[in-house]
Amino acid sequence: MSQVVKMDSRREGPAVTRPVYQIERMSKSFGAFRALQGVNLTLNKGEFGAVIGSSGCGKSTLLKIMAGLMPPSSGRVVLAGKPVLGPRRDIGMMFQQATLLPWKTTLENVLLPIEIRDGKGAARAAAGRARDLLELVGIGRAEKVYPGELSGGMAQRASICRMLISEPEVLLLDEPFSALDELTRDFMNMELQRICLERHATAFLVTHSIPEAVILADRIYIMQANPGHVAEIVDIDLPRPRNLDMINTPKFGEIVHYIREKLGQEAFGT
Ligand SMILES: Nc1ncnc2c1ncn2[C@@H]1O[C@H](COP(=O)(O)OP(=O)(O)OP(=O)(O)O)[C@@H](O)[C@H]1O
Repeated sequence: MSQVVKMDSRREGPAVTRPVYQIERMSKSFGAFRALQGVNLTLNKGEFGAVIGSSGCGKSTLLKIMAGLMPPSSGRVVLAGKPVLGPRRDIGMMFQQATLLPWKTTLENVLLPIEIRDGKGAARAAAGRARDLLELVGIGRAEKVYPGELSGGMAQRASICRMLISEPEVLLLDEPFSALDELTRDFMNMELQRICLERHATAFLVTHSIPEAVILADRIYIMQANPGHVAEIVDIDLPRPRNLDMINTPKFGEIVHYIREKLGQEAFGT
């Protein structure tokens, strides 16, 4: 049973509490190996969740199951009232690598999900929306550029647009900025926050970085291994919009320290 810890009592979680994702008693085994056991998780509309835990505790497996890329062995995974039985239009995903197609321009890459789903005509009709998204993330001028000419940060911005173009209900993010240098990563995290706030997006992030989880998330799920489970839920009640200066505040340091202690206890079996 996981425990919910509030790092501040000023408010009772996010203002809107319509559940988008509901995961109940979910377990996953690979043969005799139990990767996840008894995972319960609710993600509300507009909420930013983050999962953190040691390597191999099941974070990516959890995300793949949430994305419908892998079935659970048991339990329920429900998104917007319907069980997740496979990949869906209302799920947007972003990975560590931008995975843009090198022979398509930035704009064409952003339109790719629409082209695959509804054909070239629909993609042409959505070009205006794609341009608006490129403007939103600050790379409007790069629409005709090929991925080989984009910096790592620009490529990840393009992949944010590609994720947003189909207006998914939920954004699943598997360490999206971990391949970027630290400055770009900090900046991209703030951009991600801005986009999520503007669109009232619901997001779920897998990360190895405690400060990244704390600066972005409303709620952090601390996972432990053998078998993978949510050991503790920490509500992060820092005000929004968050900014990078908050990282140097005592409050932020206190939260990071708390989570580090929890993860350390697991690593050293205490
Ligand atoms: N397809 C698979 N077949 C067998 N075992 C698997 C499979 N996928 C994952 N596992 C195992 O399940 C466990 C959880 O893996 P997972 O990749 O979800 O962990 P993680 O927390 O994301 O790790 P990392 O932080 O290193 O990315 C690991 O022990 C892994 O070896």
